[in-house]
Amino acid sequence: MEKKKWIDISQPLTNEMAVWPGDTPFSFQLSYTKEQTGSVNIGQITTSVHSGTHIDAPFHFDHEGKKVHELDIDLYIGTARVIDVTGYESVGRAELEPFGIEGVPRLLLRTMTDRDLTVFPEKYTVLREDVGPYLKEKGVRLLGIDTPSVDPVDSKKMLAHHSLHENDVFILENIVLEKVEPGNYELIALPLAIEGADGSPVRAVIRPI
Ligand SMILES: Nc1ccccc1C(=O)C[C@H](N)C(=O)O
Ligand SMILES: [Zn+2]
Ligand SMILES: [Zn+2]
Repeated sequence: MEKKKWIDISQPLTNEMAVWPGDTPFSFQLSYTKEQTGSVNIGQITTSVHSGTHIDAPFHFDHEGKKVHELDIDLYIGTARVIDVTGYESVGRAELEPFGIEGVPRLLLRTMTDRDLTVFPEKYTVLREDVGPYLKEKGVRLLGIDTPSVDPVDSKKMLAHHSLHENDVFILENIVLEKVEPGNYELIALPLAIEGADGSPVRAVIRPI
């Protein structure tokens, strides 16, 4: 049987998209038009590396942590499980246990079903500090979530980020899972090769297996 189609789980990068409060907005514009160059249109982008669907490098929250160009690309390609945890204020070991995620290398959490991408969400599901040890125990290496962060918007301690990092679990944020059924998929969500960066936008896609 022919393989199923790839599903785009990335936020479109638009000049209207909401980004983290106070952070650099995303903007695309033509810096040179075909009339100006006599040959081609040339675009430019300005953005925080945390705009839209992106990965965090550990350097984002740890001076000693790996930067984007040092990340293992195998983390971002391979099998993944989507589970539905909508309706929780926070998610930790207790909420994940019923799903039986033993041996799942990449776990994608659906926490919401209707998100307006032009407005920064007032409230979103966050992860608790016991999540890192639990995911490590189960063999999870990448945690993806459909929220702007695994920690609350006003967090300074970044407890969920550190809990994941201390347990070698890498972070993918702002994926779009509204129309995605829970189940097993292949995932590709490769960061750009940005030297020295603390994060990178990704084009994240999944295909049922
Ligand atoms: N831009 C920021 C400015 C200040 C504090 C956090 C951010 C974040 O982007 C958080 C991010 N999305 C994260 O959880 O990794
Ligand atoms: Zn981030
Ligand atoms: Zn983050």
